[in-house]
Amino acid sequence: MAEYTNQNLKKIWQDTLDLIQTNHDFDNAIFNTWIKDSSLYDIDEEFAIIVVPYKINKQIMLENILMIQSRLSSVLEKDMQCQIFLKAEVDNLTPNSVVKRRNDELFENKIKKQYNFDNFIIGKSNRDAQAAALNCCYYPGNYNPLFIYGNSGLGKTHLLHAIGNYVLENQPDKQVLYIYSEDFVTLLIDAMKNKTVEDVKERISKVDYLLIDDIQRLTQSASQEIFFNLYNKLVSDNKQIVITSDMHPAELKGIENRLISRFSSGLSITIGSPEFETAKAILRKKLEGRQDDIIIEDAVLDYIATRFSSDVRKLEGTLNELFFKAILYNPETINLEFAKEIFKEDPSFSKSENITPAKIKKAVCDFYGLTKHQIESKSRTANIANARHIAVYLCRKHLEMPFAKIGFEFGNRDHSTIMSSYEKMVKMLKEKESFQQAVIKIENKLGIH
Ligand SMILES: Nc1ncnc2c1ncn2[C@@H]1O[C@H](COP(=O)(O)OP(=O)(O)OP(=O)(O)O)[C@@H](O)[C@H]1O
Repeated sequence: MAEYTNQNLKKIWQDTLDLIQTNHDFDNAIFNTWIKDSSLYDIDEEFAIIVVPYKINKQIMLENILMIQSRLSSVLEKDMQCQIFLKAEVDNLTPNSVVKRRNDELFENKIKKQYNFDNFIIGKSNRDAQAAALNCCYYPGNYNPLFIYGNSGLGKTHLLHAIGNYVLENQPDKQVLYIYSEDFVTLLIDAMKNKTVEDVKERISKVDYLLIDDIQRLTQSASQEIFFNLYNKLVSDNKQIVITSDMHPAELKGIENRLISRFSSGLSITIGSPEFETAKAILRKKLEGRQDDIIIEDAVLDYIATRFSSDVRKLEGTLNELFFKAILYNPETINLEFAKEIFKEDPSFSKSENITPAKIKKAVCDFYGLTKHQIESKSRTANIANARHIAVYLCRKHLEMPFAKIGFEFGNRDHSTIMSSYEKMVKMLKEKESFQQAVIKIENKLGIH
């Protein structure tokens, strides 16, 4: 490695830091407190080792690693990958052992305890994926690979960790390797450089469960070649491979056909966006883990679940933001008024501001092929009555209208009739999937996620 002198390294890093500062990649306070004290320990053709004094520096730098890599790459005018180490970690190491240590780190247990089957909320959107994940804990190798795909933030990584935790808890003698595809590429590039590919292959071929996250990132061709061999070996030894991706195997770009055809030969299961009740249950679950004793009203959970059920990560982020603001502004409880005030600038929330009872009635009528007159009438024909229940439900859910006011919109019905109509729909939504689907579709039509 050491073809650069200390002087060179200092200059390169100073230029990189200057570039980061000129581009305002961090605000000044963060830069001065957490970034400035880093140094460049060593570099070679494609890897750079950056050293920082404390864990917090490391964490912040890791969160911004892509930007840091790109700044260093600009200074050196070639693509670089960075590794961040604590000063204490490198003090006793030679550069070669730093490389080895980096490899070792990839084999360390990366299963996150906080993601398990117990705290994975099951709903229609993810039931199959959860069942398949649990199944491979009991019957490894039955479906190989298990390929879980779906949009970002819907629980694929959560399920991988849940498999890892379940296996390690119930069969502690089993070896489980969770690996993020990009780290896998780094590991293999490194191994190729250090002529340790055979070692790495041997270590991986010993695992009982190989859990590969975000396979769409395995686009480096030499890595695919090695992975292909490893894959065949693990499958022939009846080891379980679980893969996640943001798309179906057949739609993967930049992955060789022979891999795609193997990925398709196991069990491919999609994971979808949680429906309203599941989204709300996830929010409740996330609340259980919180230490703060701030009370949040149920209506606020409805409010968040309605708007963000297409991405669980966003659901969580919204909840975190609310709690953070509650600590700042100290309201007695987090109620709808407080939440609305906090999110008034957020475009995802303001969408529902344009919704009116008339728009809801029109969307429901369009969906069921009814007229406005029919939905407002006293008719008890099932089709019309159900459509009316849904419209009432949506008025209450999205516009928080008092029952009496909704009654006015539906042929001057009284408060108690509307209340029972609303409750009927809440019950039917729990029991009947067809209604859940209808509500989702009508909400989509209204521009609500
Ligand atoms: N059904 C669920 N129950 C509880 N938490 C969930 C559920 N689905 C997702 N989450 C939570 O949502 C967050 C994002 O999930 P995760 O990281 O697993 O998404 P992902 O599908 O792997 O996304 P990406 O493709 O971006 O990596 C995590 O905190 C996870 O715990």
